[in-house]
Amino acid sequence: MSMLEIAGFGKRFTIHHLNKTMPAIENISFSLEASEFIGIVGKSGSGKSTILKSIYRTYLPDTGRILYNSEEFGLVDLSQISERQMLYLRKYEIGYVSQFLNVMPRTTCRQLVVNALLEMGENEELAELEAEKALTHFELDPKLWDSYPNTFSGGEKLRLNIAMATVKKPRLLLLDEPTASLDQQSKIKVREIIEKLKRNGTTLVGIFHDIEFMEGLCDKVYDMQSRTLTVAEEKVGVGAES
Ligand SMILES: Nc1ncnc2c1ncn2[C@@H]1O[C@H](COP(=O)(O)OP(=O)(O)OP(=O)(O)O)[C@@H](O)[C@H]1O
Repeated sequence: MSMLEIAGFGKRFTIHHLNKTMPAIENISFSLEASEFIGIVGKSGSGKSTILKSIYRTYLPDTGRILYNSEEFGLVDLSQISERQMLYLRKYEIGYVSQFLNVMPRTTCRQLVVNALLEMGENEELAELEAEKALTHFELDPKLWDSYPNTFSGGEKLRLNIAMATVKKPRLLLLDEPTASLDQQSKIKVREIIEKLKRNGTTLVGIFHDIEFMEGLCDKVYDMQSRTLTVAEEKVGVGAES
């Protein structure tokens, strides 16, 4: 059974002030197995983030299914499950990293990572230890650990965002351009963590502008333009009638 299967996915948006409904994407189908990494590529506005946000249920699809093989609930359609179930999955199974940091105000960088672990039932002592390990790995200066991240640079916010999501070792991790404002050294750190998560069984869906970054990391690449899925070097047609 696949870990994630998207079948006939489509999403429309209503622009209220124009009184218009416009299709953003249609007919997206792909699937991935446990511990696989799929990269989604396509031009700006082709709907890559919309797919990720719909898997995380920030958006609800208008057509199609988003089947996820949950540890807790078995096979579920993420667009159909209850809000309570979705909250559970976000807490324990599905992580989301974007270029933007959206966190509790007046909470220090260290506490945010600790909280992510406490939320999962980790004990305080271990959570502190793991948080420091993660902040060190992503080279966040210890001087920043007890500061509020609202004054952090773009790259620092991003590294904190990645630390908060990856420290939970989610079963499914959604990465929406998480390396966008990072320097080469920090990108290598992200790559290392992705490789480690993959080895430990995490399934990943990622969007990266930097195609080089994805090389050798992705097991599959889904191309929004051609609606094709590339597996290693071999192309297989999936939902090709776009
Ligand atoms: N909340 C929204 N309301 C209205 N339109 C939206 C909304 N979210 C996305 N769209 C539209 O849907 C289309 C796909 O957007 P999306 O952000 O998924 O593209 P993308 O491929 O991730 O782009 P980029 O590479 O520039 O980030 C765009 O035309 C966008 O304007």
